[in-house]
Amino acid sequence: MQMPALTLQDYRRLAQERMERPVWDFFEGGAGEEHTLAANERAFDRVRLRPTVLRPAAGPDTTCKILGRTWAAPIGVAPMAFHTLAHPDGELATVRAAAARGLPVTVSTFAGRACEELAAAAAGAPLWLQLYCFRDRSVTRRLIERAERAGAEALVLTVDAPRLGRRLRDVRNDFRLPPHIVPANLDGGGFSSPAAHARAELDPSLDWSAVPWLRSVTSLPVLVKGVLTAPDALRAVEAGVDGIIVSNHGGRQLDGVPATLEALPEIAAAVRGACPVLIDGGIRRGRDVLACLALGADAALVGRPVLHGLAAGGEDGVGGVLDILLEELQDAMTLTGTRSLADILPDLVRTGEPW
Ligand SMILES: Cc1cc2nc3c(=O)[nH]c(=O)nc-3n(C[C@H](O)[C@H](O)[C@H](O)COP(=O)(O)O)c2cc1C
Ligand SMILES: CCCCC(=O)C(=O)O
Repeated sequence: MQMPALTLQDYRRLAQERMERPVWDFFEGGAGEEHTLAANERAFDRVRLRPTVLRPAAGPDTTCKILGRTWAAPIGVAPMAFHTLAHPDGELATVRAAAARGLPVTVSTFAGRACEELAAAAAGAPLWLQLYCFRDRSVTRRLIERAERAGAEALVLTVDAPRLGRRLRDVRNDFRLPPHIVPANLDGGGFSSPAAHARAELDPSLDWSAVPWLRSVTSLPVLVKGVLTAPDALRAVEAGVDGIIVSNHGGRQLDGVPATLEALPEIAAAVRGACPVLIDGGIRRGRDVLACLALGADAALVGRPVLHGLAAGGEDGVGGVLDILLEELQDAMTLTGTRSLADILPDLVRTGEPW
């Protein structure tokens, strides 16, 4: 009998056994030498939690409020292209699993399932749409209109991708999508090489005027994803964004940028509560979420582990991954004497040598 998966690392192994090498490399890989990719996870190995004892916190309250909506925990699913590569149900399974747990999903511009069916599956849980801006803005505008009509609640503009990073695994594998894997919410073709498609179609001249442009075409809240410094966070606040996602795209864009957990404190200090600050990159345990919140984030998004769950077992696999994170978060809160997220203060964390 196979042992049950108890950690996200267990799900990672299960997924790797099931996936073909080029697809695995597309999911797992990063840019360049993958230093930033590795640093994202390693940053959490430097975290030392400082418990407060004899402050009973059993059954801690993990709920949080983001953009006026209550999440069951400060955990969401980061936008990732083509969940259908991991499992035929694709984003439908992901959204069902997350929504059943009261957690939000940000759907990628390159989602493999239609946003209408995803919104129906979300059944009231928050669903956000991630945006790439195309050279042809009417493509982006049509996508926004479609998602807005379907019930998307916020737009996440990815700002770290004027071009796609140099992902050497994909170059070596000459990675192509199988013909049946296509973005369900975009028209046209030419999608088989994500790198070539991005180079041809995404707008490399995107600048801060994108935010007022988005405001002119939608009334949805706008977040920017991919901010790594305090000055850019301040520019984002000045541009009037509704939220900032501290992200290095899971180490897939520029190798050599810092781990997101390292970038977080300066950004949180600069933003000073002007808008929600979210983070993604390397979150693999419930206690990692606690560390993000202690260092100034309002919530944390999880990327690759969700694809691992999906590959390992569809909706049940994603549910398994999210349940582990939720249980580990509750465990860490109880054992640090953290009754609710309001108890999570910077003093909860010190930095030490990597384990
Ligand atoms: C396979 C894959 C596809 C991704 N696709 C997108 C995307 O379409 N849009 C986007 O903004 N970010 C995309 N990302 C980046 C994630 O949103 C997120 O920043 C990153 O994966 C978080 O790090 P983690 O995987 O270490 O949790 C993708 C990441 C992966 C692994
Ligand atoms: C054109 C697909 C881009 C997806 C993406 O953002 C990623 O793979 O990181």
